[in-house]
Amino acid sequence: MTVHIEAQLGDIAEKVLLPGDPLRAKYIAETFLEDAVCYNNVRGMLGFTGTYYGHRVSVQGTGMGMPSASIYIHELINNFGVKKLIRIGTCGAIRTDVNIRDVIVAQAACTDSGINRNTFPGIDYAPIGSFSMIQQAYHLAKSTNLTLKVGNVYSADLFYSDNDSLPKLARYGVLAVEMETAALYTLAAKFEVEALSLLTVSDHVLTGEQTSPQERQTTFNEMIQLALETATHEFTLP
Ligand SMILES: O=P(O)(O)O[C@H]1O[C@H](CO)[C@@H](O)[C@H]1O
Ligand SMILES: O=c1cc[nH]c(=O)[nH]1
Repeated sequence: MTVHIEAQLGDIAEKVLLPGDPLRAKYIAETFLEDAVCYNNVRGMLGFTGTYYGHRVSVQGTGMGMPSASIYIHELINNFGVKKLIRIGTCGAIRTDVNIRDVIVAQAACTDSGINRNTFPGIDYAPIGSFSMIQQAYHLAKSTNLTLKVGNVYSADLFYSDNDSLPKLARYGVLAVEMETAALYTLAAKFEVEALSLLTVSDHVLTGEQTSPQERQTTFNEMIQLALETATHEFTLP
């Protein structure tokens, strides 16, 4: 039991899906997991453990932004022995070659957050995803005809920001903006566990286009299934 997660040791699986929205955690538990049990309701940040085709998996809401997500990620790894973490989030596309409903695999994440600047004064640390999990997700998606975009994302501190660097980031290949991946990848490196961030494009920053609730649901389901498959299957390259 920690300050933010009221579970007992053993209540949480070694593999955890991390949506920002705790109600997305509930939806995943109810829709995709068997025998799901809620292990956390502290601050309404719901967490569940169940099985996916016989494999034990948990799903834990993280809240919005790196300070909130970092708390859950830290406690999951250090207090509950979590070894594989997969963020399943939404993001805003910032390039014309990225479309609404696309699913992005965050290979790496830039950030305007001070988290790493404070840790590495004078150095721009590059938070990167687990190569083997990126590989697994990519090959699993290919086998189900789900097209993924793999690349760099931008984890911003602010959702509403005066920062005008999005066009420049886009020019340098950054696909989309969201608010947690840089912290997830940094903590995974620090504590020597594996992490992956999958993101569904929920809106387009350049065009103002947005997904309808129904579209979000369908695309989320594809991303969630990919996350569950990636978390639970050991993958061998052909
Ligand atoms: O849908 P989630 O996972 O919350 O992710 C995105 O949505 C929130 C902003 O609306 C931020 O947390 C951002 O990263
Ligand atoms: O534009 C967006 C969409 C989702 N999440 C973000 O952080 N930004």
